[in-house]
Amino acid sequence: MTDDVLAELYAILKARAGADPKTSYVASLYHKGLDGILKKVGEEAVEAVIAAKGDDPAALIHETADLWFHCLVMLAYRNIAPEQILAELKARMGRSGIEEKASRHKG
Ligand SMILES: N=c1c2ncn([C@@H]3O[C@H](COP(=O)(O)OP(=O)(O)OP(=O)(O)O)[C@@H](O)[C@H]3O)c2ncn1[C@@H]1O[C@H](COP(=O)(O)O)[C@@H](O)[C@H]1O
Repeated sequence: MTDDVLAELYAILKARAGADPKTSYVASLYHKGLDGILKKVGEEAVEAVIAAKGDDPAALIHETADLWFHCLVMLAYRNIAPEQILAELKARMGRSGIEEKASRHKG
């Protein structure tokens, strides 16, 4: 399901290139350029963190969806498909983060 939803949404985001910023929120983000998109990613990250500190699971779901959505817009702008992120996460499976970090800090 995760792959399907992300791939479907990514296709919609790519198709919004060239759409009218007055009628498409995604096109309005593209119109603002990378800095505008990154500003939204930062704002949504903060909103997700604040929601995680609170006691409302629905708010955390809502804010995390906003964050993932804006991250997808950022990736679309940079022509990176969600499959590439999922493949990276898949490749990391089975290797502890502690072990991975230690391998990077080996003298
Ligand atoms: N998943 C989303 C999605 N999630 C969140 N948002 C929008 O992201 C914006 C988030 O803004 P904020 O939370 O900051 O709320 P705000 O205060 O209204 O916004 P600001 O005034 O701060 O800019 C809102 O306008 C939401 O509607 C989304 N807009 C679009 N999509 C998807 O993208 C598709 C294409 O959208 P359009 O390009 O608008 O057709 C849609 O069909 C959806 O599938």
